[in-house]
Amino acid sequence: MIRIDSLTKRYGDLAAVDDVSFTAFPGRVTGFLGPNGAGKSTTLRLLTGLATSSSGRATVLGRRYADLPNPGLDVGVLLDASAQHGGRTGRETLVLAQRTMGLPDAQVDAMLDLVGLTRTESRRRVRDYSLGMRQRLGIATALLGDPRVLILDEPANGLDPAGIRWMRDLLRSFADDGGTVLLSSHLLAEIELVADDIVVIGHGRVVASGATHELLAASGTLVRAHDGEALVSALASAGYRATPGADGTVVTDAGPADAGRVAFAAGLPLVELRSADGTALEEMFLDLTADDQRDPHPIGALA
Ligand SMILES: Nc1ncnc2c1ncn2[C@@H]1O[C@H](COP(=O)(O)OP(=O)(O)OP(=O)(O)O)[C@@H](O)[C@H]1O
Repeated sequence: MIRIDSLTKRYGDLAAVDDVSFTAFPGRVTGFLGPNGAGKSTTLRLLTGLATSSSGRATVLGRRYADLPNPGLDVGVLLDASAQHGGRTGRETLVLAQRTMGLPDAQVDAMLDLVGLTRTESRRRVRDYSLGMRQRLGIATALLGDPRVLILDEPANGLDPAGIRWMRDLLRSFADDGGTVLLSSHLLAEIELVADDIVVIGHGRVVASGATHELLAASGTLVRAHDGEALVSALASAGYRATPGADGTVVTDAGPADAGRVAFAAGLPLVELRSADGTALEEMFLDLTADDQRDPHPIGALA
């Protein structure tokens, strides 16, 4: 279990993390989702003792990370795969971690097999690894001590589609075996496939959290007519909230039957009417991201 309680980190005037609270539970994958600069990495750095909070508290298995006697046996951490020492081979990286943690030698080969790095690859220097191979090596290091908690920052970066599927399956089975997984991402599509729970962060603050299926279900109805504007005003006059999208698409808080009735009464033929699974979450996430000029369409990139 991971608990974050009213965690705040200020850099000068900027609250990079602003009164953030949430819990990641055993047996579940918790997705920590937010656009670039939202405060995800800072939160994970505070959680793993790499930065000191201005106020609030973060604990793993009931203790501060810095108070865990041999942290690798309790918590597997991968914050930045590209930060691994380029001059060491993959095997040397793992052997160093294995000896530091006091683990049997055999654990190194077991982890190489688990993450799909061959013996030949393990003898190459990390500086010659692709980002995907570094992610695999980072995961191997994180899992070396057979921990009960995994904390991963953007672990899918650099992985090919088969690698992303592999990562998803690995996290799923880790959680199904009772482990706690906290993983960050700036891609909603990636998180919603694997996470049981989602915490959305924007500008340092939690803006939504809950079970993934609940967040995706609380989305209202998607209606599409040739004349989207007329549909929005018909729904608004009937007392419903209606948000226009592209191609005459409208998302409304009216149920499908009510939305259809309003359109019929207004003489507007519909070309689409369905539950808007995930649309509200996606819209909220795009709103957050729209403030960030560095990456205005992260979801479209995957669609
Ligand atoms: N050491 C630091 N000094 C000053 N500002 C910092 C520092 N570390 C982070 N920040 C700022 O804090 C904010 C949150 O950054 P953070 O790296 O936590 O975001 P993120 O959600 O992980 O983003 P990304 O998806 O781009 O990695 C940003 O505005 C960043 O510039």
